[in-house]
Amino acid sequence: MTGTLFPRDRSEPAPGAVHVPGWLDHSTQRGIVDACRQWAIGPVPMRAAVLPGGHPMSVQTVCLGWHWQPYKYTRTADDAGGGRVADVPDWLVQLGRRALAEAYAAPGQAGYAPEIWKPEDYTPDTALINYYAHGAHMGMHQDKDEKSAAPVVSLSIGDTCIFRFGNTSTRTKPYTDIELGSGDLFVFGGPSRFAYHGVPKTLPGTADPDTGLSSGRINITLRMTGLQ
Ligand SMILES: O=C(O)CCC(=O)C(=O)O
Ligand SMILES: [Fe+2]
Repeated sequence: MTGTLFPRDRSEPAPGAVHVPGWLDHSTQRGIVDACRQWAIGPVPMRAAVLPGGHPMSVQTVCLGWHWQPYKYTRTADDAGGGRVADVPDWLVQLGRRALAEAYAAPGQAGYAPEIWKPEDYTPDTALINYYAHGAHMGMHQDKDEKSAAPVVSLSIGDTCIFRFGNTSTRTKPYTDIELGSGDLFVFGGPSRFAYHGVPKTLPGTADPDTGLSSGRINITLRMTGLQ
């Protein structure tokens, strides 16, 4: 298992981008995994979104609040049965606020930048829940279907992955490869909000079953869409 022998350090790979290893305790991770299992069933089922070229993504996704498909948000899941996705629960909004406080408002810690976004002004109205089975990955992209520049809060559970975090102008170098493990928090906002990022691979077999997920990886991103 990676990252268990030595504590991993908090870091700021780019201005406004903060990695906080091991932020979620096991009990919180188990609660999130349970919730994800329910959301994956419905009201809109988890599915692999289809890219404009016709290929399904290797990652499976279910959304809360707004339904996302490449590359737009809609109220109804027109590519997945036409239903309306579940709301973002209040406990997840509160977790998002705590995540921002942790990332940007911890004096003396990497990432300290309280001017980027006030936690109390952070009300994510959508969450994308991605499941990476062995072999799934995500190409370099920007999260730019939102009309708001509010930070993206990312939570990871299960297998460790290599998360590639780059720059705002090109999907190529310079970028930093970071291991995101179970319970890790990653926030990108301010000057890094529209940076390219992706997941070249996950590391099968690295999940700790005590978190409720014995194989694969869950990633949840909380976002403010700025849509009405
Ligand atoms: O899985 C991750 O860590 C990143 C997911 C992501 O970039 C996205 O859903 O837009
Ligand atoms: Fe993304």
